[in-house]
Amino acid sequence: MLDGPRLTAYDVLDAVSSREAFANLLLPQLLRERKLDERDAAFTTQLAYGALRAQGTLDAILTGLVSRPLAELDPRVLDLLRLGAYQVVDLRVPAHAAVDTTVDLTRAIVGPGAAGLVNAVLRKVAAGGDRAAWLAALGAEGDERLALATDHPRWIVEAWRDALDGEDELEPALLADDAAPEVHLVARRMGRADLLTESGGEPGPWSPYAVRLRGGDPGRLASVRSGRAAVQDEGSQLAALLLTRAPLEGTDTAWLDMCAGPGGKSGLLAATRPDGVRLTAADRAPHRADLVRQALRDERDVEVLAADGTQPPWQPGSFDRVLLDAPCTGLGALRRRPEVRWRRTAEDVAPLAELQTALLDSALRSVRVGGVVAYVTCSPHSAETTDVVEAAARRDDVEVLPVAPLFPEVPDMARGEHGQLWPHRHGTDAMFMALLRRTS
Ligand SMILES: C[S@@+](CC[C@H](N)C(=O)[O-])C[C@H]1O[C@@H](n2cnc3c(N)ncnc32)[C@H](O)[C@@H]1O
Repeated sequence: MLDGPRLTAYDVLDAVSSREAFANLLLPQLLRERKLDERDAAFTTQLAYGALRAQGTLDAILTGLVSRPLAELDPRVLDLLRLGAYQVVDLRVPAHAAVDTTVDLTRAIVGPGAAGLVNAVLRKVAAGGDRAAWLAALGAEGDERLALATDHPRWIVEAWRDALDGEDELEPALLADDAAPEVHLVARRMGRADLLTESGGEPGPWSPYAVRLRGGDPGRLASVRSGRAAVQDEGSQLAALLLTRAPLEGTDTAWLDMCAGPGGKSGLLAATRPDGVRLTAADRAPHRADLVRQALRDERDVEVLAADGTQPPWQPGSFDRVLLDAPCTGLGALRRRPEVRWRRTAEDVAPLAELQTALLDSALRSVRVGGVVAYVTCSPHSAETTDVVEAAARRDDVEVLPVAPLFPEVPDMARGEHGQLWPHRHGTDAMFMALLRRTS
């Protein structure tokens, strides 16, 4: 009998490395299919997400213990080694349990020869002690130590330092980004009080629609299944609310969500807009536009388009408010997508910044004179945030509006004139928000 949680966690690691699966989509599906009870599901989640997040540190440890470069190992063996090493180094599972179960898995999945190698290597990992002991043994210093201690690649450590403008909060911020996040729900077409009762969660501190859950499967809630509530980080809720709170003079009847897929922010905008506002939601990817249609299926006065925001089908100046939730590296939402930190590279940033610049230019053309554009990313990287907005603000028909005064209840969110949420300050993803008005 193979150990259910460990086998399922291995299947997630294998799918991530062999076919670029997304752990946050695959794992809930496997937990449901395999009918793991609540305790086993929690352990599986900890194993899979933890081993994926810790991959850089685990590989640094394993590199010194395997005679070949890790890239030359059978990828299945490498994932099994990571899974075993994570249990020993970070979870402090007793060595015999972590090693024996991983050896059994290896024998069943790969074969007896590989099981011998895994046994020998994991015994050496166990002999080296826990993470603190291993970090000391690896002798890393400076950013290398920070990267290994907080499970981030070095280029992301540097990007966060730059966005935080200094050293003081860097380690707490990266550690908060490495912790398992709570589940955040949004009460869209129901009162928050009812969602609190149904879910047993706590009210989110910032968004009036947010409920936070310590764990469990939100898919079990009837209100989530019916679409009256949804899973949505509280920071994303505030980003949608920014559009609704922006000061505006004159008509206010036409709103655009320019990059709307899969429809999280559109769902909240549709549910909270004043009477008489028509919401247009667009996404370049037709299948993402279909997800938006699904999210808005019970809303009236909405239009969903599969359209490229850089070459839009609508007339210039058509909208009073435009939300541009731009495609980005996602460096601010890493805690919810554990493998993404190792999949992204520094080379991804420049092409995205170019696309963001083109989309912001188009958003500013799409809004009427006097109208507002909310520019949002789930990344704090300066090249995707302040640089993009400051370049647009150099146009002589645009003014920047301050964001933080629109959220008096949220402390410490100003990043210059713009808004920036952080996991260690706000318990949210690291969302960036800026507000621009067309002046002529
Ligand atoms: C950050 S996601 C949006 C998330 C969404 N606002 C939500 O809250 O659910 C960015 C989206 O931009 C879309 N996208 C990328 N390039 C685009 C373009 N040129 N025009 C319109 N949408 C684009 C992607 O397909 C993706 O769905």
